[in-house]
Amino acid sequence: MKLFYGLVIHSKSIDDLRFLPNTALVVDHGKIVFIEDNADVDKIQQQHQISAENVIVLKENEFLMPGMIDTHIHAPQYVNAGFGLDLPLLGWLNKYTFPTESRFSDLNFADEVYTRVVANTLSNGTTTAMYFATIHKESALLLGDIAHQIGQRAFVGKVSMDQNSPDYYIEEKSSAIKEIEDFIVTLQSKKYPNVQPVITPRFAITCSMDLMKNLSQLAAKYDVNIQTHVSENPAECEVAVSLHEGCRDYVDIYAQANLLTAKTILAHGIYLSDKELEVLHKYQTSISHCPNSNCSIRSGMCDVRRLMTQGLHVGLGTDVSGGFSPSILDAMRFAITVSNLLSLSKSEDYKPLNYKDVFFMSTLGGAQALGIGDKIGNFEVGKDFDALVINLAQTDGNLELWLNESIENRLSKWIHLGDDRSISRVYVHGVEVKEGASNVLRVKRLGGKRKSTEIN
Ligand SMILES: O=c1[nH]c(=O)c2nc[nH]c2[nH]1
Repeated sequence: MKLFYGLVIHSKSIDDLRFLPNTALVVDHGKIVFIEDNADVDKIQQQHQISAENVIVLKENEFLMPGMIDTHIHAPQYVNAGFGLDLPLLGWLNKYTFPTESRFSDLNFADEVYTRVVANTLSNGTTTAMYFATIHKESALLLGDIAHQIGQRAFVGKVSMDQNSPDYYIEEKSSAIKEIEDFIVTLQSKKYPNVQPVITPRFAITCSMDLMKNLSQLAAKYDVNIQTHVSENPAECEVAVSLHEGCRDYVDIYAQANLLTAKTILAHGIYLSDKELEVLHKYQTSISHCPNSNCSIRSGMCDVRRLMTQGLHVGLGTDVSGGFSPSILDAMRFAITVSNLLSLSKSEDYKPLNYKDVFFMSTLGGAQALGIGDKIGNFEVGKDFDALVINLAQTDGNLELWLNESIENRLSKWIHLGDDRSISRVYVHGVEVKEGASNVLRVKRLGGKRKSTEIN
C-alpha cells in the first residue's frame, strides 16, 4: 500500500476541474482505495497501517495529476518525427510514411524504435497510448511486449490495408484477415494486464469494404477496440467516398462496414457534416483530435467545441509523425492555439478551448474516448492509479514566481511552459515507471543488451 499526500488536480467532468489541497490518496495493488482532501495524513497512515517508507509527501512545488492519454500515435513513424512535413496527407503517406513503415518487417529495427517510442512517451507523461503499428504481425506483437516490459498501458494495433497501397507495403485480403486474428489471439494469450490488441483498418482509402466488414466481425468476436482515420483532408475525403460506391459520406463507409461502436475511435474528423456527427453520436464513437498533425501537414483546423456540443467524446492525440512531437503537453497547447484561431471567425459567444478543457481532454476525456473512463482518467475509489507527480521547480528556476500565483495559474503555467523534466514521477497501475523507462534508453544509448541497428 502507498499513501500520497499533497495537492491533487483532476477533472470530475469536462467543466468540473478540481484543485484538492492536502489530499490523502491511498493505493493498494494498483487501485485507488481511499481519497480525501484537507485530510489528517497521520491519522490516515495509521488507519491504513502504511509504513513510513510508503508515504509520499509532495513538496509545495509539486502536484499529483492523472496520467496523460495519447489517443492516437503511430509508433513506427517515431523515426520520422520532425521531418517530411512539406506535403499534405496523401503525398506525405507515399513519400515518407509507407517507405518507413515497410522497414518494420525487420524485428531488430522494430525493437530499437519501439523501445524508444514507449520509453520517451512515458517520460513525457503518457501513461496510456493508443498505437498504430504497421502491417507486420511480429513487430506489432513486439510493440506489445515492449509496452508491457517498460510498463506503459497500451492499445496496440496491427495495421490492416489491402488496396491503394504500394506493392512493397500491402496485404492480400485473406491473409490480412488471418494475420489480424492471429495477432489478437496471440496478444490476448500473453495476458498482459495493461496491453490490449486493437483492430486497425488504416483508413477507407487503403481498405476494401470486404476487409473492413471482416475486421468489424473480429472486433465483435474478441470484444476489442477499433481505431482508424476519418475526414482528415479534403482530397482524402473525396477519394474515400469515390472508392466506396453506395456510401453517402465518409462516416457512412464505416457505418456500412459495421466499424462504428462505443469502442471505436476515429482520428481527426475535421470535415464531418452535422449528419455524420449525428451518426457518430448514435454509435457513441469518439474522435481523437490531433492538432499538431493537422497544422504540420496542413490538414485543417478541427472545431473541437462543435464535436463536444454534439455530445461526442474527444481525446487528444500526438499523431506522430504527422504531428512532430510525442508529447501530450504539446498537443494541449496546439489544441488551445487552433481553437483560438478558429474563434476569430466565429460569433462572440464562441468559447475557444482553454487550459482546463485540454487538461480534461488529456486525462478523463481521453479515457472516455477510449471507452475506459470507468477505469482510469481521474482519481476515484476503484479506479487504477495512473498518475504523474509534476514538479514545477524543474520547469522554471524562478520558483517563487510560480508559488506566488494561484493554484489555477500554476496549472495554466505548467500546461503552457512545462516539459518532460517537470514530470518527476510516472505511475501506471500503481507502479513507478519513469526511472525504468530512462534506464532502458540509457542502455540503448550505451549500445548495451538489446542488439542495435542503424536508424535513419
Ligand atoms: O495522419 C495520418 N497518418 C497516417 O499514417 C495515416 N494513414 C491514413 N491516414 C493517415 N493520417
